Amino acid sequence: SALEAAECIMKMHPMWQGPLAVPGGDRQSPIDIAVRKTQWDRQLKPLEMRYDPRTCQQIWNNGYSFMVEYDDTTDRSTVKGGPLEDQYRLCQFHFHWGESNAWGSEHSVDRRLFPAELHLVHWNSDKYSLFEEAVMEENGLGVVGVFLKLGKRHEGLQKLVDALPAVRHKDSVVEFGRFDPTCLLPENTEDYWTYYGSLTTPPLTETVTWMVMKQPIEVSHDQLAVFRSLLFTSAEEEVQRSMVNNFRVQQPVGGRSVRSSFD
Ligand SMILES: O=C1NC(=O)[C@@H](c2ccccc2)S1
Ligand SMILES: [Zn+2]
Repeated sequence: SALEAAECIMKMHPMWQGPLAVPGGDRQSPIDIAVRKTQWDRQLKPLEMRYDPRTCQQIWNNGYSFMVEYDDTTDRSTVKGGPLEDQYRLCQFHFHWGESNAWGSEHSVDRRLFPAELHLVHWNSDKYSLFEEAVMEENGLGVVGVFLKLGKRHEGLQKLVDALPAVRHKDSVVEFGRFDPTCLLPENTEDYWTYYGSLTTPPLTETVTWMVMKQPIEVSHDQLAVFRSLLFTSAEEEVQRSMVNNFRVQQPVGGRSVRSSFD
């Protein structure tokens, strides 16, 4: 299946030669969301995402994905509500994608993989004073996940796609002004799944409240192709490697419950 192929290819990547699961970790991410096992929680409030486009700063190729980084020194771009007890500040968003349209997302829904997945990473600014601190602490992070599916061209994403050639190589950075990530959210943000999990890259800390949107956004084949034109490698390396399949293999759900905000 596509899932087996994806897992096989992903496990060959140097990034993942290390410990795949945190020793003793019982709430790792990503996972498969088995819809019939999710539980509707009527107490879940609507998610409130408020982003100020002026807090956008730069795009950075960190050798694993490309990240759009935000000024998180004030509470101008935040998420709260939903399963969250506190207010969380946006620090960056990034994507995971495959070499083919058959896979690329980190989460799956009833084993269905999507060609890519967006992660909006927020940290708990009511309890902690820095992202680096919150990463290590209970209820430190809130990540909103959005699936990308093949379809019509996404006009809001195109501004980001046009800037990618400037960050083709690892460690390259480019100024990026005024970008409101609200345009990357699906029309329906009321329907989502939520569960307690972890970062999907080292340090894999189990400090993340996940909120995965049910409705995917549509992007075009050409837009995804530009994601795949990025490189894992820096300009001076002899052998260049395409930045594709930068997702983690799915982890056991164990005894965790995945709640839905909808019936
Ligand atoms: O949602 C996630 N995606 C990733 O690449 C992980 C990560 C790790 C460190 C910082 C931000 C995000 S956690
Ligand atoms: Zn991610």
